[in-house]
Amino acid sequence: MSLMYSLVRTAIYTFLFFALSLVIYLAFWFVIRPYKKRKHFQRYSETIGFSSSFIPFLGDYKHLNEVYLSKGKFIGHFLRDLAVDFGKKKAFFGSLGMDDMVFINDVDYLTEVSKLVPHVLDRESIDTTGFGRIGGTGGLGQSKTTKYWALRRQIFTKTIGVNHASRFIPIFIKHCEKGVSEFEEGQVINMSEVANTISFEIICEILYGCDIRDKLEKVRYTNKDGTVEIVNLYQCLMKISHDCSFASLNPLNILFPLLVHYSIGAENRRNTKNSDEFERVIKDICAKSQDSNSVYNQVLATGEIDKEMVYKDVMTILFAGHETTSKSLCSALFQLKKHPEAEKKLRKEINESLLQNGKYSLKDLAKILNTEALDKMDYLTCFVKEVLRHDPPAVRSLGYKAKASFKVKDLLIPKNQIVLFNLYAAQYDEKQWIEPMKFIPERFDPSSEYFLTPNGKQRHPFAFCPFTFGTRTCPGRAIGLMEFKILLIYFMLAIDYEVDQEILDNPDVTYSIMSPFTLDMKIKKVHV
Ligand code: HEM
Repeated sequence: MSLMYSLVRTAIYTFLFFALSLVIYLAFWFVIRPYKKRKHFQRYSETIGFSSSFIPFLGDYKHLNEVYLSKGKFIGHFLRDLAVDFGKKKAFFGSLGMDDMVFINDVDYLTEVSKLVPHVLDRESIDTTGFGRIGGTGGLGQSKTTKYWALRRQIFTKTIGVNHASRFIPIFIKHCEKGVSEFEEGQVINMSEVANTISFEIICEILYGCDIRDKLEKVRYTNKDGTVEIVNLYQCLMKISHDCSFASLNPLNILFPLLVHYSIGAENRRNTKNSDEFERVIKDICAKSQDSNSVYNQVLATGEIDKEMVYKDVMTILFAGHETTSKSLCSALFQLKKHPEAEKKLRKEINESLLQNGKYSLKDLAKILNTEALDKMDYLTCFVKEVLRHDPPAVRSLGYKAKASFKVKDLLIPKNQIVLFNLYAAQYDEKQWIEPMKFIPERFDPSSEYFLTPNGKQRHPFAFCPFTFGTRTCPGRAIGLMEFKILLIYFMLAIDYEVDQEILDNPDVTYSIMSPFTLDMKIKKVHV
């Protein structure tokens, strides 16, 4: 009897111990810590803004949901409004669940903070299962800044960088031709999907080589009900990306991140299984790639980077290098229809620059288009820059973590704080841009009245920052800009299209990554 009694008592105590530990864990991460952080930043309320409806556990979710998500807007609108709404605060403190972050809005503060990268602020090495893996865990974008990282980045930038980007022009055009060949006049197409597929195929060919196309293996993707579907590489990436974003909003995963890390629970297990399969196929593609021009083989041939690391970096670039460009293209095609005068001006410039002996054929485009021809198109450069200012594909930087506490002007940032650059806020700063909400390509033309700030001064160099700045700036800037320009020229010459007036009139439309909007276009004429 007494043994039974002591067993029951031990069980009750054990249960109470775990229940209490759980309560303390939840209270610390979701109530005490966010509250203390908020309290810390409230001391600097002149400089840093907060949303008014902070609640334990969900943080700013209520505000985000009421003002943005439930109205079909997205996190990017929220970041843009920080430049306008919050009394033009220099920074913003926000939290969601156990994650909290400081967004730097102001260009002078951005300058100060950027000087601290990478010594005081650097990436946090991410080592997760699932989504982290397909994004290239340990790859260029997710590793801390070290000598080895710098070497990897230098070699990659050399192979895809400005001096080499022009050799990819025929690849850009080839994949555009393939995409447009499937268009039919009168058809309404989801251009967001088409552009994603084209830019994904382009980056695959650049990374793995032209011989890989026929060898692209189909991927086995496991559905929720356990059935297995055979999909292509791009579909698989999109599906995993969707599943893992969904899993990141699961309250259980938010409360216990270890569930994701150790693949506990049916959903997390499935995500890991699918990511493993994706990883296996990419490794197989790398192994089969014979094309000595491929970035993978060129980097490997230097003999300076470990094979596993080259593979991880290639995964990162596969991820980082396709959606940014496809989103920019959609935004540009949208703005052309919204601003017919800009379209007319751009068409005139393209026609004049590309005219050879009075005429050209789309088939010759790969021969005519080169770096020099692109450099001569000043209005194209202004237009493309304004697209990247008005609707940046990445509305914020990747995350940086404070290795030690530091001060930016008056603001004290504690150790371990996650800090992000709010690119949207800088690019809509009313002190830097005349009428920032308007789409005006001429603001990048030195002869235009829009070129200077409203006070008639030179703009701050960080006011335009779609690729960010400093040590961790985007290494794909040269190739990304060139690809964006070529794709835009190709689509302007290859098709006539229209966009629904209702969409054109909607001021909330944006094609940034994670935006809920897609670009539907009606194909009026195909010129190829
Ligand atoms: C219009 C096109 C593009 C835009 C607007 C863009 C923008 C960005 C931004 C904002 C970041 C974050 C930088 C930071 O956190 O400070 C980034 C990072 C990165 N981008 Fe791009 N990107 C573009 C195209 C590309 C392309 C084509 C590639 C590769 C071929 C690429 C590869 C990367 C990589 C590897 C990183 C991580 C850098 C690091 O952490 O050190 N991007 N990009």
